[in-house]
Amino acid sequence: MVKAVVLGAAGGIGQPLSLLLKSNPAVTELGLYDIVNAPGVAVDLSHIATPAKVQGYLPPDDGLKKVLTGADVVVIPAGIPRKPGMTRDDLFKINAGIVRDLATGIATTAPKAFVLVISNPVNSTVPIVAEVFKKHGVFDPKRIFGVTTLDVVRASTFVSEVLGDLSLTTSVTVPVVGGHSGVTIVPLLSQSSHPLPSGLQQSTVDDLINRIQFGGDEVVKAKDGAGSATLSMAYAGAEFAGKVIRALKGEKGIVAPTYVNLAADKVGGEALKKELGKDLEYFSAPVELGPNGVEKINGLGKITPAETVLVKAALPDLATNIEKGVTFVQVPKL
Ligand SMILES: NC(=O)c1ccc[n+]([C@@H]2O[C@H](COP(=O)([O-])OP(=O)(O)OC[C@H]3O[C@@H](n4cnc5c(N)ncnc54)[C@H](O)[C@@H]3O)[C@@H](O)[C@H]2O)c1
Ligand SMILES: O=C(O)C[C@H](O)C(=O)O
Repeated sequence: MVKAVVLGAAGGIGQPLSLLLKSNPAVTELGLYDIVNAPGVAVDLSHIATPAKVQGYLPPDDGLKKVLTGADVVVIPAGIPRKPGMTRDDLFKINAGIVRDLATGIATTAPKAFVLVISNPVNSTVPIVAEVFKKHGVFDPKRIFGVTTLDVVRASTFVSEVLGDLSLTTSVTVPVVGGHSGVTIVPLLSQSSHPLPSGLQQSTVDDLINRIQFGGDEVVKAKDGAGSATLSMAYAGAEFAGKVIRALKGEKGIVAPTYVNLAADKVGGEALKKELGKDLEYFSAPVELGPNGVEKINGLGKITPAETVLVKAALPDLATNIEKGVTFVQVPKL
């Protein structure tokens, strides 16, 4: 039995993500919550002939508490998306408070649930969730995940395009490490399951890296004020949630890049910090998943000198983003 919950379920990501979770036969209960329209989305999805029992809630009458009761996996796509000209960090002002309040609900009602954070800026919202959990004495670094899967999905697609064969997209895997904004997104192309041809021009490789790092901007620009990636994000979110659920149910050997707290020495966080040469609290790296969440944080592996430069370039922004999230909860504004 697996209860999955979507907080922000009526939104651009929330609706298709809820549809994909309803389509996952491993989900037996699906709880939807939003400040608008969640009951409507739930009734609509409930007619689909898959096992999950769907129920939608709004804030009145303890809706948040009700939806979170018994949750195993909570996915958070609540919050505002970017418009052209905005950075993800510009979303902090509004989304930080939304994520803090939802995290408080999870910490008090479902402290053992796996929390999958989609709301931007992910580099800061994940630390916010962790700090809220610490405040409530329920923090477990193995159970809180920043969803960076869209960067991995984009890397598969864009590498396949460069290889000239889109049929490869489902089999191309490229680890993407660091964080989830601009230069903090670091694709490790040297570890691609399908290596790039050795004669490829350097400018093509540079363009490919840039496109993976700034793929989000491409969608924001194309939507022209109507938001950011929703459908590709729902696909990526369902993919990652599906892996977490499979691991929760005991399947072994599941690895996915995700943005996690590096506090847990036993699971490889300290080793990764040494590799990075910086005492960073959060980083996205390939993680082995298990029934208790993070089983092992894998290191960067063998990377090229050019990739080392990219990793180093990610660290200052990451440190600033992390600090901003931590401070938001630790030192609340008067
Ligand atoms: N991690 C990623 O890779 C990634 C990718 C795409 C988008 N995002 C982020 O996901 C977030 C959502 O994007 P979207 O396009 O779905 O936005 P959206 O505006 O379409 O949907 C957001 C939903 O959140 C709801 N909401 C707002 N406050 C809430 C609260 N307190 N409790 C519950 N629900 C609340 C809104 O009512 C709305 O339905 C944005 O912050 C966006 O930047 C992240
Ligand atoms: O770009 C955005 O703001 C949304 C998301 O983070 C993305 O990568 O598409």
